[in-house]
Amino acid sequence: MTRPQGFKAVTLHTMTDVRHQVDTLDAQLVPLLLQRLQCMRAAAQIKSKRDQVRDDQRVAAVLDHVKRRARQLGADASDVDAIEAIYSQLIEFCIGYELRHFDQKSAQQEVGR
Ligand SMILES: C=C(O[C@@H]1C=C(C(=O)O)C=C[C@H]1O)C(=O)O
Repeated sequence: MTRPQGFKAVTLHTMTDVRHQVDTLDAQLVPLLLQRLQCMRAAAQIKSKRDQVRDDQRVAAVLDHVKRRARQLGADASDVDAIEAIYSQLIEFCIGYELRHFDQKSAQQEVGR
């Protein structure tokens, strides 16, 4: 497998190497995912109507953006497809998360009236 540009060279000969690398990457991913969730909570506060939570045009733009980034980094076609699949699931989760926060906000606004 060719190493995509912009990727650090790591030695992955044993399962210990692999798991150490996965743990290192996950430690970097978790704070980024928490920041993405923070964006969803902010979006739930900003949007005024429940049917604005899912924006299919924006979903398509996000998928285009991450696939372009994967290609830039030298990913092959099958890994670009993998990124699209991962992001499709991530975005669906985020839309559900944002909807839950939107509904919580609406319920609180109802109580406050
Ligand atoms: C955060 C948004 O809400 C939703 C979540 C998205 C995401 O997870 O990237 C994209 C589109 C929206 O349906 C948004 O509209 O940008």
